[in-house]
Amino acid sequence: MGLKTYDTTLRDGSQGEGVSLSLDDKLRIARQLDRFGIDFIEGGWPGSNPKDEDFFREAQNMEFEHAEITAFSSTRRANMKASEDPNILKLVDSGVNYVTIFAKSWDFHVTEALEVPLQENIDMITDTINFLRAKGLNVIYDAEHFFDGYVNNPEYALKTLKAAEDAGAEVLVLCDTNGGMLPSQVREIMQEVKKHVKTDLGIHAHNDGNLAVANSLAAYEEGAVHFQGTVGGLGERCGNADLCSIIPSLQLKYEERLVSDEQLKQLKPLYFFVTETANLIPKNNMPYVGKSAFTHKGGIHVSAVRKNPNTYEHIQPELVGNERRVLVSELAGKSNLKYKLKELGFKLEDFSNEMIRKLIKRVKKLENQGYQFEGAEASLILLAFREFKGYKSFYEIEDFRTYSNNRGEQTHSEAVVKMTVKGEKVHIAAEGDGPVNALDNCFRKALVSFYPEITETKLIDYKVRVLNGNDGTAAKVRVLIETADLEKSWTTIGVSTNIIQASWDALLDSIEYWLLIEDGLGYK
Ligand SMILES: CC(=O)SCCNC(=O)CCNC(=O)[C@H](O)C(C)(C)COP(=O)(O)OP(=O)(O)OC[C@H]1O[C@@H](n2cnc3c(N)ncnc32)[C@H](O)[C@@H]1OP(=O)(O)O
Ligand SMILES: CC(=O)C(=O)O
Repeated sequence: MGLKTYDTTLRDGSQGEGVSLSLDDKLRIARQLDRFGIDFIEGGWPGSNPKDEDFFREAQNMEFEHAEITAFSSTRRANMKASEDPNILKLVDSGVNYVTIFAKSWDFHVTEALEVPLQENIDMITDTINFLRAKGLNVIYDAEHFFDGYVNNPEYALKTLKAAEDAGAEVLVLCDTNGGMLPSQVREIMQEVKKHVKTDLGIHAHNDGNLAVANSLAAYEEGAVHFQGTVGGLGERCGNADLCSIIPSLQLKYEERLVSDEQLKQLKPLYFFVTETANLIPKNNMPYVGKSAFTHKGGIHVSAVRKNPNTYEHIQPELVGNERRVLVSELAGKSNLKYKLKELGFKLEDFSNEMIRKLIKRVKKLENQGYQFEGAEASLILLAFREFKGYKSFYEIEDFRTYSNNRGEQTHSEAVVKMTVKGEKVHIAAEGDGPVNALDNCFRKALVSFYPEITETKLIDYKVRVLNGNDGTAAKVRVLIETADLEKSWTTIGVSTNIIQASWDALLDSIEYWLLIEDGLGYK
């Protein structure tokens, strides 16, 4: 057979701490995995809980374009017939063509965890697979703890594998269940195993030594053809091998064909879909699929990437649906800024090298004072405008005031802003839940008759970070405000020892940026 991908996000992924998928989540993830081109989707363990049973009932009514859904279970319980074990019967009832059985390969586990004689474990493997094969099911065999078992007692570990092979398992999946193997051990043990069994081999690696992907690729180099893992590496303890790394590595580096080029471009969206459906926060630094995977910050890197992206990128980001990004910070050189200005819609010819140098200097100075522009590009654009374009703001602020007044259990906040807009003096007051909300309301109230579309924008996130906590309530704070209209969102920054001032600066930038964009960055 060609190489096969096997996703266990819905089973082993759910064993990760903090992961709890609803039935609907599981069905939606299965749909996306199928579209992506995964060969086997392990839907769950029907004998474990009603949700997993429901999954298989619902999955029977779904049309999958490509994937086989598999149902998972242990071998039969000790000292009973497979035909009488409720777990095994639920597999038969699950309506799938493929089942995955895990069994003990490590003698220590047989005696300590199962607490049965070594031969009884062998019988459990044989009976279970024989029974399932007789029911017309294809069996994928997960040899739990195979590598540890082999290190401890190679004869016994191989005997369990032979039992599964003889009973008709389609593929023997060697599991690094405790996740502590090294690639060299995986290679050596695979080389020995190949001398004893003829059945196709697979790998299921856990990530406790941060080597699950490396171990899976080592297994590939030794002939494994079946790769188990999860999206984003979710799973028990430190997780499973990450299919979002295994698949592109096999496809782009070993030139194997696992999914189509178009499907591979859906890898990043798949990662985000699964992570967000699992109600987790996507990690920026995930290889291939993370937001930072092709993000360049150091000036040296950006300078080279502008000349040829291969200088600091191991693959083209587009191949996996990702994109190149450049950050501007205190580590930037003129290349970062040029890249960013162009990306943001500026005409580079408007900026001489001298202007760029001056702007970089200013960014570095401000970052030293606590600003962080990589997460606040809208404020960066305004900085560029203010420095160089003879920039005239859309309004002039004369002053603002805010106060909070406690009456019994309620604290009441109000703000007053005096400003000039389009030559007209405005003096407005507004209330709010707190002083920042009152200022936000007041500022918008002052602008709405001049720029009615401002009602399309709203503040969607407000973050405060204390920069020098040792100074207690006199500490400097960094406020980041995310604002959105119907189509996009943008982030602005304010830094001050006064939280109201920092918030006000970030608020002003948030609206001013929007007005500037509406005005075509001044190029209209
Ligand atoms: C390596 C892996 O990730 S394997 C998958 C692990 N995943 C899970 O455990 C999640 C789903 N599990 C469950 O819902 C429950 O544990 C169940 C329904 C399977 C079993 O629940 P319970 O009957 O209450 O047993 P419990 O979980 O306490 O213990 C597991 C039992 O399975 C037995 N067992 C463990 N591995 C195997 C095996 N490969 N074959 C047969 N029995 C096994 C254990 O010896 C233990 O038996 P005991 O009850 O006689 O001591
Ligand atoms: C089967 C499985 O999940 C493991 O051995 O880790």
